[in-house]
Amino acid sequence: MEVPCVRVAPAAGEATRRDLADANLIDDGYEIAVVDDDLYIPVTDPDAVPDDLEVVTRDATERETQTTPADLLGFDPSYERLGEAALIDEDDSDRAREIADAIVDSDLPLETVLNKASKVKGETRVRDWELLAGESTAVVHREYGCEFGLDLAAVYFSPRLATERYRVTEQVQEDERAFDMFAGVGPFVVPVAKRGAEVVGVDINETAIEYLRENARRNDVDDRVTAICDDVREVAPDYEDWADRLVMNLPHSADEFLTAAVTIAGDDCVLHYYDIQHEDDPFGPGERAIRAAAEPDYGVTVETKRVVRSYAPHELNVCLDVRLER
Ligand SMILES: C[S@@+](CC[C@H](N)C(=O)[O-])C[C@H]1O[C@@H](n2cnc3c(N)ncnc32)[C@H](O)[C@@H]1O
Repeated sequence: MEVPCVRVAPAAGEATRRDLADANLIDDGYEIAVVDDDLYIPVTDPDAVPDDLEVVTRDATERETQTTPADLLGFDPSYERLGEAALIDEDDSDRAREIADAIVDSDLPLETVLNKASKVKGETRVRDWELLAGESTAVVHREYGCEFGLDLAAVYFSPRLATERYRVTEQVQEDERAFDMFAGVGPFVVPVAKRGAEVVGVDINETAIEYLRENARRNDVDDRVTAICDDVREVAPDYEDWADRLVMNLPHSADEFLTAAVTIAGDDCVLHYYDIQHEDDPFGPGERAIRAAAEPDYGVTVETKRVVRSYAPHELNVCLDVRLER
């Protein structure tokens, strides 16, 4: 049967599938297929597919009926997939238990169900999780052709930023020097190193840095990655004038680290600055803070202002791509 499908490279498949699933656009009646190095994801409404994705029509195979959590529950539960785990966010413990049982009893390849038990908190931005099914909070997650081991109980990680990380990674040139000031388990560091860059990743969380080292080895880029466990403000003087690219993904308090960022920036450096601000002026506070820290030593050009996702009612998670030149 001829159906509309999004065509993507397999490396971008999982993140694209997740974005389409979030937008409720995947046509579950048909199989996702790989043909001649392209991945085809059947979609319900081609007009609603974002413009940067290609839609083609192809003969797709009807899917054998699988039992989904919705079939078992009678309603469609909301969950995110991270490796072999389903992440849910339910306050009502009976409902959480019911959803966890349905996920495990369905035909989905998900053995672990974790319920969010707190907000992200403290310096390391780790949240508490309630283990409702499975043995462990440790998972292996695949994203745009990279593989990441991580333990959600010990490190920060969000699969929702996959598309954003891909956008940044795509800008990286071979032989660049990139510095991730808040590296976590390496979801920026590893793909950036895969592009041929030399990368330094710093994090104050020792477990995150252990995973970052493991993930660099797992993806065969450990020869281009230096992982440092410390407060990045202590590390900055050792990398004075070093970076062609800086990643600052510590929304809420990145402004406190701009002096360190300016120390690390080379003569021509692109800064990816993540922020969470009110929707009335989502980019202004970040731009003003960057100018205050960098000018007049550096010329400051804001090259891109991008809304990454909505974070809370009236609050946006945004990114400013800023060129610092002197
Ligand atoms: C929002 S997470 C981002 C992690 C990673 N970049 C990602 O996208 O998954 C912020 C990270 O910054 C680290 N961090 C917080 N304060 C820090 C500091 N002063 N120096 C270095 N890392 C810090 C935390 O431990 C956490 O892993």
